[in-house]
Amino acid sequence: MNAGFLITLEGGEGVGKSTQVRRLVARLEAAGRRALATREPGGSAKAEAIRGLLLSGAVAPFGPAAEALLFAAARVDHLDRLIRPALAQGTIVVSDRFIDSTRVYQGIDRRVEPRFLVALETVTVGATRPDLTIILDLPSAVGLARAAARRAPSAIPDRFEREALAFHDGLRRGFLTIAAAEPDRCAVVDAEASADEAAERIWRVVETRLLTPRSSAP
Ligand SMILES: Nc1ncnc2c1ncn2[C@@H]1O[C@H](COP(=O)(O)OP(=O)(O)OP(=O)(O)O)[C@@H](O)[C@H]1O
Ligand SMILES: Cc1cn([C@H]2C[C@H](O)[C@@H](COP(=O)(O)O)O2)c(=O)[nH]c1=O
Repeated sequence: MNAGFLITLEGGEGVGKSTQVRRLVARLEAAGRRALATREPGGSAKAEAIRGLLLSGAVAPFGPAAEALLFAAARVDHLDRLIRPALAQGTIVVSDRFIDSTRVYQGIDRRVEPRFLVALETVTVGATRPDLTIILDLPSAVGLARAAARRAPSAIPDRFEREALAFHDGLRRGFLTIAAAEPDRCAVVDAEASADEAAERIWRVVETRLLTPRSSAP
């Protein structure tokens, strides 16, 4: 059986994560690999319920630490119910957001105490860390314009989309800082290109880093 891998796609609002998760899973399946698309917060029934609370803004009055705890609670259920069982069966799990979103949104923007977040991440994910993280990068204004164009005219922007541009610039810097600090795990992909071109770039990274067996030294 092929090994399962955990691939995460990260980045700010509207950079194209959901689009590229779908495309990557389709391409993996076309290449004969078992693959599963999922997302955070969410991915399992209980985690999806928590997602509703978080994105509605109902948890915000409890403060940033409480929000971090709820993102972690959703992640625990997602890992237990969906990610770990799939990996154990050799499936390649592709998640729209994971630990780096907590590091950036709760850590950098909401200024949750770093030691609290490190401890929370350790107890939440344990050894189940991403094998590869694709960080989709583009100017924040472009991402927000894409997110706004996607929304139905009558729909209200969610709590995160309502934030100022400076907030989104901070997120972008946060993701790029993680990528620079963990180059073995992370690859930055320019997401300003067309969806087709971005998908091709992502595929090249996945093929090179995960799917191509390394030749052993002579
Ligand atoms: N490369 C691209 N060029 C232009 N538009 C794109 C591109 N990729 C995605 N889009 C469009 O931009 C919008 C946002 O894309 P998508 O939902 O994939 O982003 P996201 O990063 O998952 O967003 P969010 O973080 O807000 O959930 C969608 O309408 C999508 O069709
Ligand atoms: C996993 C995770 C997510 N968030 C934020 C980031 C986004 O604004 C929303 C999710 O919405 P999307 O349309 O699915 O991108 O939640 C966060 O603050 N912390 C996290 O750990």
